Amino acid sequence: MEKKKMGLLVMAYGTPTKEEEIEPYYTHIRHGRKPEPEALQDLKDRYKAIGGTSPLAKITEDQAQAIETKLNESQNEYEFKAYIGLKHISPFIEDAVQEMAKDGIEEAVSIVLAPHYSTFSVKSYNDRAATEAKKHGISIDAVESWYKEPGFIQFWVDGINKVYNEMSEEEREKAVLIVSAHSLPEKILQHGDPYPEQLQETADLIVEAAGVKHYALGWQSEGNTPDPWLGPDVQDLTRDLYNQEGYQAFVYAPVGFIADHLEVLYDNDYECKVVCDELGVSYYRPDMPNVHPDFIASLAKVILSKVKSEV
Ligand SMILES: CC1=C(CCC(=O)O)c2cc3nc(cc4[nH]c(cc5[nH]c(cc1n2)c(C)c5CCC(=O)O)c(CCC(=O)O)c4C)C(CCC(=O)O)=C3C
Ligand SMILES: [Fe+2]
Repeated sequence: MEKKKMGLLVMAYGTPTKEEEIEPYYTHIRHGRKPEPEALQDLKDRYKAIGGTSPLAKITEDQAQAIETKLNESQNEYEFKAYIGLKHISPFIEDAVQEMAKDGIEEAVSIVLAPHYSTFSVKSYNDRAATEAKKHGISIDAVESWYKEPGFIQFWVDGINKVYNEMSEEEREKAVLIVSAHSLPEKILQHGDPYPEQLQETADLIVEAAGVKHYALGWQSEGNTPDPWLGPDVQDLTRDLYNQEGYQAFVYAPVGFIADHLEVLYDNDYECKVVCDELGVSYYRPDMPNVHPDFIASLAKVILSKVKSEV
């Protein structure tokens, strides 16, 4: 029997692949307004600090490829073909949908490479995909969130257990886990955005399964705008927890992200570590999901159940 062709739209934030792309990328993030020279320089310096550019571009490609392969290995009904569509740099979400149309794809499933739903993030990806798909008569079924997928939770549980197992008994007693996601402007709360509750749920599931004694929820990487952002920020939280509880080891789990990129390699591994060094406490950060087979399998599972639920 011939397999049914199924588009797999994999959407992600996107990252500049060379220095010249940083300005247009930042301008796109700022809805077409060029950044001030200082802000641009600051971003360039942060990319420089993590090696010039982010490893994210390659990781996103590898993730899309790995999900496609896993899906095609796990069943015989559909032939999935992955298309990468990025939010802030080429290939944009619209480019990916156009590619699908060129390839004669009529039906597709989409996933955003971010676990938690927010009107600010996932909704805007999905709306852009839907608008373009309509023009080409493609129907796209969107996975909206996958923040409590057992395989995703287990990935973090394993990573956290590994870190705690490396500690001495004494250090373990005085360790705290900080579970975090990208901060968003507080105004999302006025419209009942599920983002904070979804992060809380992810954290509760991880903490319970890992048997972690002390933990706190934090927000990170907030933008440089005058309006208030969701807090507490992970760096302030680190100081407060140290002052109030005297923890000696801080374990950071940035579960709102799924790859090694700027927010993790700089905001956690540099900025949070600076605070830890200052306080004289230890810094730990379990590995990010990247292309770990258990993680990829969990995404493939969510996608497949989305496709099957339509038949
Ligand atoms: C919710 C969310 C996610 C997670 C969900 C998802 O993945 O969608 C995410 C991921 C990412 N954000 C990224 C990069 C950036 N985000 C920025 C700025 C902003 N992000 C925001 C939100 C999010 N961002 C917001 C509300 C702004 C302020 C915009 C404004 O002020 O109008 C800026 C501008 C400078 C700065 O603020 O640092 C940069 C460079 C990278 C790529 C890293 C790399 O290249 O390795 C990734 C994966
Ligand atoms: Fe961002």
